Amino acid sequence: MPLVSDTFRSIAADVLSDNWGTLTRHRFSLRRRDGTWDDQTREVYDRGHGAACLLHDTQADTLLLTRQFRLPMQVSGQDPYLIEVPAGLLDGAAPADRMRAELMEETGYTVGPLEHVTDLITSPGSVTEYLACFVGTYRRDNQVGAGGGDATEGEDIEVIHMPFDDALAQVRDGRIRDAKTVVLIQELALRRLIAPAD
Ligand SMILES: Nc1nc2c(ncn2[C@@H]2O[C@H](COP(=O)(O)OP(=O)(O)O[C@H]3O[C@H](CO)[C@@H](O)[C@H](O)[C@@H]3O)[C@@H](O)[C@H]2O)c(=O)[nH]1
Ligand SMILES: [Mg+2]
Repeated sequence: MPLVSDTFRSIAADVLSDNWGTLTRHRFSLRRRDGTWDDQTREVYDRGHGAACLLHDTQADTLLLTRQFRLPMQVSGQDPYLIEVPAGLLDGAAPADRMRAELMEETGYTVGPLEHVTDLITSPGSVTEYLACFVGTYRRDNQVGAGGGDATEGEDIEVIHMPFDDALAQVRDGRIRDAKTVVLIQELALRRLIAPAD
């Protein structure tokens, strides 16, 4: 997007940290709906975009999920072991290609066609990221790799085959609350409402 528009004028952009991602403090002027201009300061974190995918074993009616440690949860006093759909950073790759590689790395499963659901904006108040979200199917006995993530990068990812009904119950009672995971499980539930399973 341009740094100048009818409603936005950039004044300054100061990089506060440029290590893994880039944290920048922006000063800018924003035109309010009443036509007046308002100077503001906001910090923006850019670590690129990502892809996430919910795989469903339609025979066993299970979902392929992961559980892993998330530091931001730990340091903010929340349960750090999150149940999530497999997901990864794009690192400039095409989302579907990156998703296939990430599935193999994190779960050891290959996947057929992936259906794109949405590009989910995860935290627009401070983070630039969008997540390309997909759904697809898998068969539990089709695991071809070990999964578990990249141990050299510190990953230690548990693979879970969770019955669909359990997953939906865990979304409802808050045991599953990772945003991309909630959205994709609810997407599957909505599809069942529209076209109930046999
Ligand atoms: N050295 C270093 N490594 C990091 C840092 N932050 C993350 N990493 C490493 O970078 C890798 C990221 O793993 P991915 O599987 O590619 O990404 P992800 O963390 O699972 O992120 C996915 O889920 C996020 C949470 O919903 C999404 O935000 C993201 O877009 C993506 O879909 C991991 O090995 C992690 O340890 C850091 O600050 N420093
Ligand atoms: Mg990941």
